[in-house]
Amino acid sequence: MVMMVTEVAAVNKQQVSTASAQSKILVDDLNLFYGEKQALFNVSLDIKEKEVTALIGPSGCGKSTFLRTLNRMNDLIDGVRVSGNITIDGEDIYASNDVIKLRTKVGMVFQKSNLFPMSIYDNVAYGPRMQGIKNRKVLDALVEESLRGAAIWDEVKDRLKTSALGLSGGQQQRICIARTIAMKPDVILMDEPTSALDPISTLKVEELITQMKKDYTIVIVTHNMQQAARISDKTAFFLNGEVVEYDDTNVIFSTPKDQRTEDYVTGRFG
Ligand SMILES: Nc1ncnc2c1ncn2[C@@H]1O[C@H](COP(=O)(O)OP(=O)(O)OP(=O)(O)O)[C@@H](O)[C@H]1O
Repeated sequence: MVMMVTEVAAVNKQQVSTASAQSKILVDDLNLFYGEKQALFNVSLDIKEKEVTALIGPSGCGKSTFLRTLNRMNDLIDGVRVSGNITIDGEDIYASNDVIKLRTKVGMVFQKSNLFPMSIYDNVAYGPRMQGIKNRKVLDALVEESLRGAAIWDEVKDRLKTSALGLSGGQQQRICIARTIAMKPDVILMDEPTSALDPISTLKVEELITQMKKDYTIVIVTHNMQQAARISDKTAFFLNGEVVEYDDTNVIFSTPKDQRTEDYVTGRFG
């Protein structure tokens, strides 16, 4: 397994962007508390524009909690307190109360497809309609563009009016990605988007993520080490709510600086 991860990381080296990549999200000394319990400790990360950043680490180490701070999804949980600073494109995301605007700019794809029991078309058009877009031609074009962007147009173009829930799990997950794209975000957060998928669907979603980074900044939580090595440019290793190491993915998987990172990526714990 170690060999495989290292080999894939070596291939991925070609994809690693240069050091000149622009910062998109700057996280500075972030702490998060669920009531009395602290879940994130002094997290600082510089997430680059139009790269894929993977968050890895054992169960319960704070990956999803961290991901949710980036579009303030934790605000929905009672008793959550956050300190520190997160800026996206230089704007402090906790300074404004316009979370709708933030969540339009920072879309999210979840572990399990959460499509509505409505047609494929209506699922993708849902967000734009909520934003007031009513013109049929505009919506048609947006739905097609989003489905193409999620690499599923050819599979569904003849059944747009049928229920999205009739699709396979992998197709549903790509419709979820289309629905996110339809909101024209800059950043897409993905929380274990392939963990419920079979290997072929997983590969399709991975290929899609690799294509999508030319247009979007992507932050993905994954338990799948090969996946992180295959698709990400940067990897952050979380442990007990802290970032132990953050670097180019090939460094994390081939020459990590911290022993704990090495133990984790070589499967010695977690
Ligand atoms: N709503 C919540 N209320 C209280 N504690 C929570 C809540 N959500 C998460 N936690 C705690 O915060 C810590 C981090 O959890 P989180 O889900 O972020 O970890 P994770 O690394 O994403 O785990 P996994 O890989 O299993 O999804 C855990 O100790 C968890 O029990």
